[in-house]
Amino acid sequence: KKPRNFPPGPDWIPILGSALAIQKLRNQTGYLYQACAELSKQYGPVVGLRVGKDRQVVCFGYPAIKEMLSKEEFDGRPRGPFYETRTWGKRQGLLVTDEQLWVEQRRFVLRQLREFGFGKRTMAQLVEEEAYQLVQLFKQEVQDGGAIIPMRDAFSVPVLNTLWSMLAGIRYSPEDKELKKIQSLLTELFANIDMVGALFSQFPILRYVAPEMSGYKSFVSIHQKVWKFLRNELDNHKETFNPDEMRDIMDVYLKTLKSEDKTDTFSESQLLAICMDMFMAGSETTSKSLGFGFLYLLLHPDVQKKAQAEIDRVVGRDRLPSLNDRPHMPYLEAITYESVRVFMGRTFSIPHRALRDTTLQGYFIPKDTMIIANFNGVLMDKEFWHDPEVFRPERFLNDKGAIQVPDQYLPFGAGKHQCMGQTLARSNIFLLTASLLQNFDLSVPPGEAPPSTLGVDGVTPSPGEYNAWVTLRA
Ligand code: HEM
Repeated sequence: KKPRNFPPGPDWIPILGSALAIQKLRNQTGYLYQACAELSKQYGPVVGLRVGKDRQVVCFGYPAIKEMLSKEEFDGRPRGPFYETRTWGKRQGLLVTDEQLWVEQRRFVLRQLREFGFGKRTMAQLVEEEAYQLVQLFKQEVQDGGAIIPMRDAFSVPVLNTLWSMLAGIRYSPEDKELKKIQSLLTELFANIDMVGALFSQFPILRYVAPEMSGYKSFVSIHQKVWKFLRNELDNHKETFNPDEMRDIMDVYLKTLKSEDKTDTFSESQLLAICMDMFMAGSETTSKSLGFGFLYLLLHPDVQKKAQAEIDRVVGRDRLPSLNDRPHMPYLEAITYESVRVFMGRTFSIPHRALRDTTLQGYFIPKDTMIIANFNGVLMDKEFWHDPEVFRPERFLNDKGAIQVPDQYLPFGAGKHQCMGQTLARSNIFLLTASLLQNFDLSVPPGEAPPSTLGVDGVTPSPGEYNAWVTLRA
């Protein structure tokens, strides 16, 4: 039964709750985020749903999303078989944990990310190295005057490399066998996972009566493979560990594990869960922002031209752009913001959970309700952005041409669960975009239709596959 004063929404039918109503809208609109946007048009900025055992509230629009992200009562993360099976029956990692374990582990990892630097490698140098390698790769392709390059997945290797370098000191060349292995594992993982849950989490009995149909079997098997991959690297690190020479975050964590004053939340399995969560949170979000960003750049040669003029003015052509150039390159910075906006404007947040009975926008939210932000409601809001479907970096520049980011720009969340990888993500997007545009012109390949901006449905939709005709800049 719906609790009194619970946010309005479609009827809850026995067992299924509102699942059929959502599915119907998803089929009609083609996208889950649009199905939920439709519900918000009908019922208002907070919509109350039930999907199997889960009571869910979806927020739409700035006031509701801001309240959800900033109110401490909503700092929980969902519980249930889905969130535990991924880390062997215990809630571990960073993405879907809360309370003591999350506070301590988040603090540890944030400090490592902030102070990152092992040997001579700082985070900026890692990203700059990846940008250099990507430019070299493109140069090889276009050496005969130009080449058609598939763009959607062009960024996954450099992005993965920055993450894995920081965590475990490993970077791959694009042909590497290990890289192919981890890439296919991650693709499988993303295809199978949807942080809002899965059929078997909303209807737990399906784990036993329909393990294949409910996705449970493949969920377990893919996690076993990811776990094995990470465990191998952990074993390598343990064998070659030297307490006087920290190589990466894994080493620092191992050192902490050996120290007397560590707390109970530190463990080897927690370290593996952190690695898995960083991959999950960091790789597809960054690559898809770049994928959407370049798709729009193909469609907007004028934006490319303006960016290239800024690069020529600030950096010239004799060296690659670096992160030190960023303060002098507001237009490129604005492209970075816009790329993340057009991607995240099609997605949901990682779900939160009400830690106790509370209210949201005046409605009653019982303890343990799952709360989800539909970022479409803030990042694609017509009233606020006026032309949200248009790729227009100028919206992040004031009349003096300096960066100005409005409060409604919330693609990294806000509050205590705010994204931990924002700096890395923005550095990657900025530098990979600037380095490619410095060296190449990209356009829709002759004879091909312009790529669609609609994207492929999913909890984090991706652009469809598309090609660019890439030539060296004159
Ligand atoms: C364009 C790229 C990215 C976007 C748009 C993005 C967005 C987000 C959002 C919306 C959240 C959820 C906030 C909430 O639940 O309230 C989040 C959390 C998180 N992100 Fe990112 N992210 C990106 C890249 C990264 C990268 C590169 C990393 C890793 C280095 C990362 C690590 C995390 C982690 C660990 C969390 C969980 C934080 C917590 O619950 O305390 N993200 N991110």
